[in-house]
Amino acid sequence: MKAVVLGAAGGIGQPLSLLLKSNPLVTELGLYDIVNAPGVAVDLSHIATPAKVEGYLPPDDGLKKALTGANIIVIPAGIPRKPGINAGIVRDLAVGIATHAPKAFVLVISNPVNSTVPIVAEVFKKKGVFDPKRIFGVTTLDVVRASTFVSEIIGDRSLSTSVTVPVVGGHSGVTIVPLLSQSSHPIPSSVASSDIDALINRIQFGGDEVVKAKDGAGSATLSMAFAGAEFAGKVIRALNGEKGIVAPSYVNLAADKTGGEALKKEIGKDLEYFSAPVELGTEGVVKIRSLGKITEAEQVLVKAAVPDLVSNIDKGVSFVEAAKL
Ligand SMILES: NC(=O)C1=CN([C@@H]2O[C@H](COP(=O)(O)OP(=O)(O)OC[C@H]3O[C@@H](n4cnc5c(N)ncnc54)[C@H](O)[C@@H]3O)[C@@H](O)[C@H]2O)C=CC1
Ligand SMILES: O=C([O-])CC(=O)C(=O)O
Repeated sequence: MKAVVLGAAGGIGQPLSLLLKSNPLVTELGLYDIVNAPGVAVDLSHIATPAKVEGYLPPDDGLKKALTGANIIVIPAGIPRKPGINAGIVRDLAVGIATHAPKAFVLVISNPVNSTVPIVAEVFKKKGVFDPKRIFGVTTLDVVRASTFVSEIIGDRSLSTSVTVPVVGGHSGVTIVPLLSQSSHPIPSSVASSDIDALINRIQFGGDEVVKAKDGAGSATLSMAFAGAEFAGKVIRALNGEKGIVAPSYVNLAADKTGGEALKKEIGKDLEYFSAPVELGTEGVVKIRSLGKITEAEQVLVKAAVPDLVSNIDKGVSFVEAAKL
């Protein structure tokens, strides 16, 4: 099982690489960055876990060497809150993946996820290697935040590891839609509706909370690495043949046999991408779950997510259309 991290020397890349090195199912870890990847790799290589670690820089075919033989590729390359720059970085890395590891599963962390996932897909389409079942936008941090904040509002932090709340839509602001009515642990009816509204807002804008607290030193890195490793760990287990693994992810709805028909009906729009709980298997997406029973208030949130999603997806698609690859 070869896992590769593109952007491995960054704020997310380093702790994410550490967590992947700690995963006993990973036998090879390829680290790539435009700076410092060999140093990070040697450091991690001293850890007594099975994975063989190698680090690569752009010269001497570094990207090709990192990607060759990859089963799963995680992309946290880019700059926090610089969507235009990240679009170009992700496009170029996708070209490399299409050439050197076209069958690998690709997990996109680089923001804006709502646009960078369509960018990877459009590059793969142009290169003739597109398979919607193998491209994932990582929205796990929203799910992790929902578990944490819901356990806090219930008043029992020890629940945070067992609380699960589906978070659907996309990964930015109002496109992040937590379905609190489907929380594994119901929110007590004594909680005021204004506190529920504040909880939803905190999940949707959790990224801003971290950016503000870091005060110029970037966005979420450690919690993102935790979330990225959690999602990658599930994908790896599914790749290894474990059945019944479900994780929310932002995917192309064509990945579902029905094209996400039920989901599109619930959303009320023929969207190409949406984040929803996804059933995973050895070939990637097996099924994208529909929303199921949600409250009227949640229906309003889903509707409110649609315009931003449409415009974010369009931006990603047209960015690649305009590019010469
Ligand atoms: N999906 C999500 O929930 C989240 C996504 N993010 C996004 O993750 C990305 C990375 O964030 P940080 O790690 O904090 O940034 P960072 O600036 O600390 O690290 C980014 C790394 O990418 C590398 N890089 C830049 N261009 C590259 C290229 N062409 N090829 C390979 N590596 C390249 C840089 O050298 C750097 O080491 C940002 O786009 C950020 O917005 C951040 C938090 C949550
Ligand atoms: O908000 C940001 O810039 C980083 C991010 O995606 C998050 O923390 O969810």
